[in-house]
Amino acid sequence: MVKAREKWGFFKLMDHGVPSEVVENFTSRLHELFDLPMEQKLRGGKTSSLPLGNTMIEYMEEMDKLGMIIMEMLAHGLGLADDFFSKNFEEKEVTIFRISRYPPCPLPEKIVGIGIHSDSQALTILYQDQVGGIQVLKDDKQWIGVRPLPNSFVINIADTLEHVWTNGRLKSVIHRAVVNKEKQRLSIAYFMNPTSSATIECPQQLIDSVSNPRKYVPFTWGELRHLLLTTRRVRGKTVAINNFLISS
Ligand SMILES: O=C(O)CCC(=O)C(=O)O
Ligand SMILES: [Fe+2]
Repeated sequence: MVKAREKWGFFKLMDHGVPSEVVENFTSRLHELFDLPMEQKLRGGKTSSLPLGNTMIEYMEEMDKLGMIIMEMLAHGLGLADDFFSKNFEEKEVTIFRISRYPPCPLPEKIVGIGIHSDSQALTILYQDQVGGIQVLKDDKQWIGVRPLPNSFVINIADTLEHVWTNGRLKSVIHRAVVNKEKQRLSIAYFMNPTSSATIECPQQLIDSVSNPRKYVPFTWGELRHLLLTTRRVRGKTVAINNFLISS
């Protein structure tokens, strides 16, 4: 039986069939882009002239496949039908990912790469190169660096999966990225977004009316996505989902 991990885990490429050349092709194209002189980079800002080509599409396809497998593992671990989450991702509409290049920084103790936050969507598949910089908050007090492992992704549970879809059973991870003096760093956060029409509702099996009463009314992903785009985050927290809280 596959157990869903709390917070985050590592999944090796070879275990789940993401061909390493897909990752290498995409990331080496990104490095080519980073290395362009600034004027050319700005002119290349139009998507059509970015030297990414099919490498990005291939990467996205692999991330979607991997994301579905992880969704199935999580559902299985929670005792739900394997496709409980994954069936809501089948229609591809919106893909969001953040490519971050962190240049070497002369004052790493004074500058954060990405500030404290949790991700808003369901799940994040994070590629990081071997430099390292992402840290996760343990027990609300201690920052732990996530050591880069070759051929691996970091999997973050995001807010929608914690708060709404599992009523707090899975934990969304609070994280940040720090910078360093010596080396440039690359990360690619691929956010798994459900289909707009998908209804996000915690299944009855995960609810206990006494110890874990239902916290949110059902809503569609489209409704939440609209709010995510129009509501400010507060101290890195997604407050948009608060609109669906059941008032006590
Ligand atoms: O750069 C990293 O390691 C983290 C990126 C991240 O958390 C994000 O893009 O949401
Ligand atoms: Fe993040």
